[in-house]
Amino acid sequence: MKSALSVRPVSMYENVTKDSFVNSIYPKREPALLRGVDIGECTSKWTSEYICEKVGNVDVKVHVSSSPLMNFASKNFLYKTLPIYELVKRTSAPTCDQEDYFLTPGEFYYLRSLGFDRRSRDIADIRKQFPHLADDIKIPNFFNENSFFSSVFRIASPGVQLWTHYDVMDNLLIQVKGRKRVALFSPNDALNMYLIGDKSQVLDIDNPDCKLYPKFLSAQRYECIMEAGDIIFIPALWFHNALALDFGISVNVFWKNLNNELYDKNDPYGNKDLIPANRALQMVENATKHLDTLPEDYKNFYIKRMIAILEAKI
Ligand SMILES: O=C(O)CCC(=O)C(=O)O
Ligand SMILES: [Fe+2]
Repeated sequence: MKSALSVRPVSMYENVTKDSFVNSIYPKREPALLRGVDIGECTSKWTSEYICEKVGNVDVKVHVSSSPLMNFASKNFLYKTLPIYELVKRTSAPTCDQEDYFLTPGEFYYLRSLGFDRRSRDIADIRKQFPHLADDIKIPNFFNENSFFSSVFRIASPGVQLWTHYDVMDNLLIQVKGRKRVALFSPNDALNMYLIGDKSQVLDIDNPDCKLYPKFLSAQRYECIMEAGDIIFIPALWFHNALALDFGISVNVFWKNLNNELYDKNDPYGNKDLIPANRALQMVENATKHLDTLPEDYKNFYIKRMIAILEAKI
């Protein structure tokens, strides 16, 4: 029986070449753990000291929270700016007697790099924002260069868990330092995820509130532990939840796997729904607004009729 208790391992592949990725792995449109791909010298070079020497003075905006389980709904985190040397110091050797902190000693940090200029919708690209590190990492040439969208530098305190969400582009997440547990759910389980936009309200996926989120228990969970040097392929729309088991450094690369015109031009993160999908979702929102003018029982009846129309389409 399908239940949250049965966890399926993410398929693991070794000796992956461009050819085997493109022809055998990619067409399945399932997550895949790729072990042993040459990602360059970063796995040995990127020590805390080296990172600080190369980019230590670069200021970055980070999530800071007193809880490792960051909560997008209650916003139990702040955005703070730190130079990378300070972030690396606080994340690589966290202590409870930490002297400098924003919220509490032992607080948790998460960096998801951005482009430098937010106003011009500058997109994260490690070659631009971290040129002194970019040469150390080889992004596998598993996709067409022209479809490249962004490359994102990520640093996490041990224990930090990023909420379950989907992105709209295909993704190779490269774990350079530290281990990470990645849990995933198929887009087919979208009705079991209790979504608000692109994020699942089920924050604690290991101890979900079964009263609030009963259907989450029927979602099929996939999982793998990424070791340093591993890559996971996360197809667009697959839900993912990342738990840093150690101080972690990763880089992920998003690319547009569909026609360029379908993507929202104002999307620096790669998580805005495709233009036709966004239109359709907005129409549903508007449709329910029309029903607000009717008595509750009529409204419920017509929502059910709308569900029936939609259900007949899948
Ligand atoms: O590794 C993480 O912390 C999250 C990664 C992620 O969400 C992504 O690569 O899209
Ligand atoms: Fe993501």
